[in-house]
Amino acid sequence: MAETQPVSQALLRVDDLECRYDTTVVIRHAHFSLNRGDICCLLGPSGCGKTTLLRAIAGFEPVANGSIELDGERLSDPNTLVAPEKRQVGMVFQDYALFPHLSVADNIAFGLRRLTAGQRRVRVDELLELVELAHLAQRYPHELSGGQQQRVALARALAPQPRLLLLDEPFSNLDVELRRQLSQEVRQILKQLGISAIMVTHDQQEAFALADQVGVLHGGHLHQWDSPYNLYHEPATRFVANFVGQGFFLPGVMKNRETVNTEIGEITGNRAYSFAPRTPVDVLLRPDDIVLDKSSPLHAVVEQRTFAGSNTLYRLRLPSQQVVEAFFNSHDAFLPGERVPVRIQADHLILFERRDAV
Ligand SMILES: Nc1ncnc2c1ncn2[C@@H]1O[C@H](COP(=O)(O)OP(=O)(O)OP(=O)(O)O)[C@@H](O)[C@H]1O
Repeated sequence: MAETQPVSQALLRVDDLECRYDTTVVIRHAHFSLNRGDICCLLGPSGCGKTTLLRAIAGFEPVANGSIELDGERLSDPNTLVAPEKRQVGMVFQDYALFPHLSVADNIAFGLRRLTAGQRRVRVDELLELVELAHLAQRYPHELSGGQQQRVALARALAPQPRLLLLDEPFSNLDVELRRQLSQEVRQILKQLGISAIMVTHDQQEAFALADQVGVLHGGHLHQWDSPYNLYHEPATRFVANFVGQGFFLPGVMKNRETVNTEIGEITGNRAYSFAPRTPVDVLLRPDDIVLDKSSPLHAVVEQRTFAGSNTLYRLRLPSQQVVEAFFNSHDAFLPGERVPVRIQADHLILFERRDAV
């Protein structure tokens, strides 16, 4: 995992963090920092430790090793556990966790008890406007849709002006379309306010759409902390390569530091690897690395096609029987069984030594 942010801009610093339940280690050696104003997603399969890491940052879980610092203040280490309510960290939960007996306005006002009644009213009105719920201020949670409830939960968490906002799978109870729309709205609101946030999700598209940085977790290890672009094009581990975006591995053998011999010829990328010549490797091929080229001697057979609007995703069988996937413009329509001329156009050549399969 590479640290990509300059020290001066970091708001949150998580250093060599370890979390356990009894003797079972569920987060190990987690290390990352979050810049002021950035939104990050913790992404990973079920049980990988996302919620545990989020709860440790919120102060609900003690840490066995390492430290968490916010704005230079030590919040957690094996001898320190600043209480959640003293961290100035807001939290939005999957099930919204609204108070059923309080109106929308009173839910939002809940964390503002230190303000005078007048100040509270002004702040609640600001937030109602921000999340576009002013017309529903006197309703109760059960009188709202799921999306509206989640907007109230967001407003309630933002009301006390937290230094950092944590969101635990906030859209998972919503249908796909609403999820997409609300995640964009939340991004806009957070960016407008300059709020730094960490969101847990297992949905890669959601992470890519929302986050400036994404941390990919697997089995308690933070495999990579990086921009969505780099996760897709420069995955640090085989797990990240598999988990983030579609892709296939094509077996090959190193020819020299930049070039691999494969069954479909030599592939040369724009970066050098230190593997010795003849080392067996797997080349990561994304669907956009395979292009149509009428002049190419390489032909693949169409196995399956999935129309996806402007693109069609093709599953192709290479002469060696290796299967890959490619996106072609949906105007180039091919039928299953048809032979198509293709060429590999992989500028970012991503290789993994074959023995290090996860
Ligand atoms: N209170 C607990 N006591 C013991 N083990 C726990 C506890 N909470 C979580 N775990 C275990 O810790 C590991 C990480 O759990 P965690 O909830 O952090 O994963 P997650 O990535 O958020 O999963 P999901 O996406 O399914 O919510 C899992 O193996 C889980 O079974």
